Amino acid sequence: MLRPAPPPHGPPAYDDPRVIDQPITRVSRPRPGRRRSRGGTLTDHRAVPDGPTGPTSDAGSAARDLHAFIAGLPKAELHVHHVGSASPRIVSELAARHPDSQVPTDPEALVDYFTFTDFAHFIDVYLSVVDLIRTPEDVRLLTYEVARDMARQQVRYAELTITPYSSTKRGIDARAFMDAIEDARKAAEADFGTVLRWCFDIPGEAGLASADETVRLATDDALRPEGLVSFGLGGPEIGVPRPQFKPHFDRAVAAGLHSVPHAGETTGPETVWDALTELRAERIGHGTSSAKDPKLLAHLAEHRIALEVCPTSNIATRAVRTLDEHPIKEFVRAGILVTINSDDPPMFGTDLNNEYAVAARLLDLDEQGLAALAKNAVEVSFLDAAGKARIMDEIDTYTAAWLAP
Ligand SMILES: O=C(O)c1cccc(C(=O)CC[C@H]2O[C@@H](n3cnc4c(=O)[nH]cnc43)[C@H](O)[C@@H]2O)c1
Ligand SMILES: [Zn+2]
Repeated sequence: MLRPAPPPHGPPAYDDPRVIDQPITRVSRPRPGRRRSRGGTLTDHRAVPDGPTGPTSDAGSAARDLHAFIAGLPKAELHVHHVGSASPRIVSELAARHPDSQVPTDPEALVDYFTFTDFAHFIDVYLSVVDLIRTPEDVRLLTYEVARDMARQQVRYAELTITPYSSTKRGIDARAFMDAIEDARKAAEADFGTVLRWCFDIPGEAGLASADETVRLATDDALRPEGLVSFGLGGPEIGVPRPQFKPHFDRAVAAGLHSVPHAGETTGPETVWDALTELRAERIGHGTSSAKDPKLLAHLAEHRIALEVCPTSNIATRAVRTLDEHPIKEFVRAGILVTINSDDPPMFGTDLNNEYAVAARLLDLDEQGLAALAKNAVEVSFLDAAGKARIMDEIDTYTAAWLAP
């Protein structure tokens, strides 16, 4: 059998009605007799063509094979934002609950709305979607539906970055907020087989008060949710020096959380150094500008500090000009552990499968290379050893079955 049967309590098949009860582009099943193909023919931005690229084109057929392989590949995602994962379907549902919102609900209008002039514009739009989340039930709906969208892409495990400050500041009770995400997490694992964990991030631009509140929510024994594994720092970097948050990261780390700040997304390598030395970063969100500093590249490789690379995000926020100028290849060449992520997928017109296809093209990967990328994410995740072993096995079994003659 080419597609391994899901374990008894494992993820449902992609065509399980629990996963596809809403409209979605169908993913392909592995088919018998698939052979290795190179990934170098995938096109830009939406990297994998949806339709045929030519009736007799071997390159087009290889790209479609790789597309199908990626669609069925079990994956882990380490850098993806909670509100930033609200698909048009979810946004529409939230907007229907709160009709006074300015956020368009029509998917075509949303494409325009989600076209950004720069990073600051992106944050403005992001916060308008945050304004749609007003009740604990909104929080639960968003979280559960995001997990459903992940399951459709064979995401087995995700560390979802949540900004609790933005919700408590808008009047949602902290206890009710934690209960809502935990309830959704447990239901999503039971219903979709997708395991979720949380990263609580400080919205840096909102200042030290937001950092105080975030670390309180993350470390207060009466509030801290079971699924919380890490502590982050998001929002704009320009004018928001990382070292000011050292006491907050020290507290979070002392409470057993892992440190995963964004750094080097819109500022230079010095911000990545600050994240390492001041915030004790174990992985770096983006880290794009690290490519400008050979010593930093060597340090990241030597200390096995993984980068959470989000290629399409970097284009959408104009942090990088074109995909072909993305430094991901330099990271791999330097020996850095690279993981592939979608960041804010509907806002950037992407999803995790598309990001893998982009990576395949930029790194010239075949199926085994893609499987290795997927395993990188599992390896540097904060999942327990048994959970990691289970997903690693699934990736190996799936890949071996795909490549079997
Ligand atoms: O919630 C507020 O009231 C508030 C006030 C001032 C500033 C902020 C923020 O800066 C929120 C930023 C928000 O953006 C999230 N995010 C999503 N994608 C990215 C990314 O690629 N790079 C950095 N931040 C990102 C982040 O999680 C923050 O929640 C909020
Ligand atoms: Zn991010």
